[in-house]
Amino acid sequence: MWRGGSNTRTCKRRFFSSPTRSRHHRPPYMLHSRGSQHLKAMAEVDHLAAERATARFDVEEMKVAWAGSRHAVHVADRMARLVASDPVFRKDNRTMLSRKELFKDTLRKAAHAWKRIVELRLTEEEADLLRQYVDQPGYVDLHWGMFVPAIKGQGTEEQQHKWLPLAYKFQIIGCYAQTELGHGSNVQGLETTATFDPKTDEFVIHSPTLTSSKWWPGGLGKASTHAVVYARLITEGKDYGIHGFIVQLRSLEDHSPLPGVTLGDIGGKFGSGAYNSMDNGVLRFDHVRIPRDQMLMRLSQVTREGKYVHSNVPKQLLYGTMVYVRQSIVADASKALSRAVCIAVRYSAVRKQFGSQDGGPETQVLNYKTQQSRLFPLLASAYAFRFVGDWLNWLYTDVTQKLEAKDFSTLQEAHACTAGLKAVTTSVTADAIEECRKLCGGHGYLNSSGLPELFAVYVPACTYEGDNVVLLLQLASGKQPVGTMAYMGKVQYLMQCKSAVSSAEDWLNPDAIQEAFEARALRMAVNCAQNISQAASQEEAAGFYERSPDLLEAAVAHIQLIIVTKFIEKVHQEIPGHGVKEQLQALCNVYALYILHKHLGDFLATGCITPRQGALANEQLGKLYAQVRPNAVALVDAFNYTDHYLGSVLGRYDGDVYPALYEEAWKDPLNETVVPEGYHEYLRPLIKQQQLKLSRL
Ligand SMILES: CCCCCCCCCCCCCCCCCCCCCCC/C=C/C(=O)SCCNC(=O)CCNC(=O)[C@H](O)C(C)(C)COP(=O)(O)OP(=O)(O)OC[C@H]1O[C@@H](n2cnc3c(N)ncnc32)[C@H](O)[C@@H]1OP(=O)(O)O
Ligand SMILES: Cc1cc2nc3c(=O)[nH]c(=O)nc-3n(C[C@H](O)[C@H](O)[C@H](O)COP(=O)(O)OP(=O)(O)OC[C@H]3O[C@@H](n4cnc5c(N)ncnc54)[C@H](O)[C@@H]3O)c2cc1C
Repeated sequence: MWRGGSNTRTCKRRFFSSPTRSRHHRPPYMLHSRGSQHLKAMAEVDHLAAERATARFDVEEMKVAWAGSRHAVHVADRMARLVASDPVFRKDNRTMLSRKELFKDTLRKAAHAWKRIVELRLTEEEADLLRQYVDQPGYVDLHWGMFVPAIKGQGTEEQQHKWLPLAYKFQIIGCYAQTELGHGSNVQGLETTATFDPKTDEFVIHSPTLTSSKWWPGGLGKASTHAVVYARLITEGKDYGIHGFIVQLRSLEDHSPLPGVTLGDIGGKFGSGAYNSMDNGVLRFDHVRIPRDQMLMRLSQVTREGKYVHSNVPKQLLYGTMVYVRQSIVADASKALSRAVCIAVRYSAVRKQFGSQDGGPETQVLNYKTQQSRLFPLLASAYAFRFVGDWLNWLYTDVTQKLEAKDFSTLQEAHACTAGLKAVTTSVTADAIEECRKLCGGHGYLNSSGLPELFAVYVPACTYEGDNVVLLLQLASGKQPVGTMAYMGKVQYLMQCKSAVSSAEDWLNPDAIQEAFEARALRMAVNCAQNISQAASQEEAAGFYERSPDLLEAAVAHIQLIIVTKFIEKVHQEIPGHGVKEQLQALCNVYALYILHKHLGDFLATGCITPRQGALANEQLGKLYAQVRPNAVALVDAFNYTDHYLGSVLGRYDGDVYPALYEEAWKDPLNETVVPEGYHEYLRPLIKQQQLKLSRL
């Protein structure tokens, strides 16, 4: 019932039918969209071969651990190759396109992708992977990611029967129109109204103020024909709060806005290329009428007479689509982070600076301990987010099944985990992409490094689907010691326990890590609770407000505990492949001890560990970095990304960075002419004027 969308990892539904399937068996380095001569040259060199030779584990098996199964590796491989080998999906020129060109390019790619999906009879799992590898935000994401799930989760069976087949075949295109100019985070504060008119059996959708204009919905600006619109339901003179309605916006004949509908794009966004491929839109309604049965009526209904009837379910199920997308955003965080880390690791292995005063070889920057201490925690975080994402997907599927059976007991836990993990993983990933850019020095600032666009396209994830601060504050409510909160049941022990760590190696014991993280999270939560009750002499809300910065930190500590716990659990499982488990163990320790080192203040202030134990953790971290170093390139190879998907001259599989950087520069439109446009208007007159002045002296 709450479910927004299906679990795409297991779904085998096919889109239409077709006779053929494509087969590609080329290795990743053959997948550049360049001429065959270049491909030949590239196949002959592998500047990272020495790095790959030092790996102490089976990379192919690590690919399986990363992807989740052998099947997942094969499907991902096939879809990545399909996209990389198709010229329509070219993206190396994206940052040079104007907004209009970029938008048209997005429409073209989406239409072509759909054509291929139908021709090749791709399953939903394959289609979603294809969408990811096309790697260009567009209306399709909101259509499949929010419009369809909203109807599935909030529509009655009858409504699903009517609308989903149209949406599945793209006979209509939908978006998710919730946020308004004046309100985004505060959903209950939305102003758009849906007033029931019993005379005509219709709802009248209206935007009463400027601030009630829908603002931001992706796909709304130019592409969508329909929207799920969230509006205040008013019937029999009473306001029943926010509900969802399916509203047609544009003609299915000529795409013109329907009467009473004003809509357009909200304008250019941060960065070149990036999220500018998306038509985030503005929408106003002037008393637009829709039939009563276009209210999504699974959770509550309005009868023909105008009576409001609420089913006996929690009203928060209205937010189910957001929960669905939040959990998919957690899975995406590991993808974005691993892309950035892959680029930075490979380039750091290629790039050399200093180290030789006599003309001998310089030092690979990856060998600098500072580079390692900045980069390896990010590598470990990519793996950590991947595994916690898998767990969250399981939790989401589980709660969805329970909801179908009218068991709402895990709803709050699922909301808290998705909200918290979405907030922490996206914040860390956005910062990490920027850190990877710096780790690549000056070349990281070039668009051809792929990092500026990756950052620009990723950073709104900290805001959309719930501002990260607002979401973290959601964790402060509902502290029953169940599920991931179960450790709170050990309050007496965790409030007074002392870490037994007495050597750096002791920090390799997962129990020592687990206990320190549990004690820190619990003590921070208890401190907050005490401070709130002290601050709130009159009412709890005042104390909550007063101590909200501390609550935020306590929420982060709780989420970091979940991530560490899920990583430890993963490593405890049977993991096949030579050396794979050992590498994951090392990365798990890197992740945990890095967090401990970074938040040492929390651990010390709450008395969970002593300053000496903190120093030992840092000592162990240094040893772990040395252990990761020879495996670093192979650990990013295990992400199995094609050069097309990475979109970075610095992150190339073959490490042949310099010719590619050089070649790329010449493609810039500024280099189309030797003498730039504007020379005769501005430069020449200026130079001549100065020359004249000088000659007069
Ligand atoms: C290219 C070719 C392609 C071809 C075709 C391919 C075919 C593909 C096929 C595959 C398909 C798969 C596709 C998947 C794609 C996915 C892609 C996604 C892309 C993502 C793009 C993102 C776009 C962005 C969208 C948006 O941003 S939408 C708007 C989001 N808005 C928000 O998030 C608003 C945030 N605010 C809130 O959520 C709420 O207001 C609030 C939670 C902050 C507060 O709510 P409220 O005021 O109502 O409540 P309280 O704080 O008082 O809480 C009351 C109690 O309710 C609990 N609560 C709150 N929320 C929830 C919840 N969600 N669930 C359960 N419980 C909840 C609180 O905890 C309180 O509980 P208590 O009373 O016990 O304390
Ligand atoms: C790229 C992009 C795509 C989007 N796509 C869609 C879409 O498809 N459909 C849709 O409906 N919406 C969409 N949105 C809107 C998005 O969901 C909202 O922007 C988001 O929920 C944040 O809300 P806001 O803009 O109102 O921020 P605000 O709430 O105004 O945030 C401003 C600041 O106030 C702080 N703040 C707010 N409330 C509190 C509080 N209670 N306590 C402490 N601090 C607080 C925030 O932390 C932030 O620092 C999109 C947004 C972006 C950027």
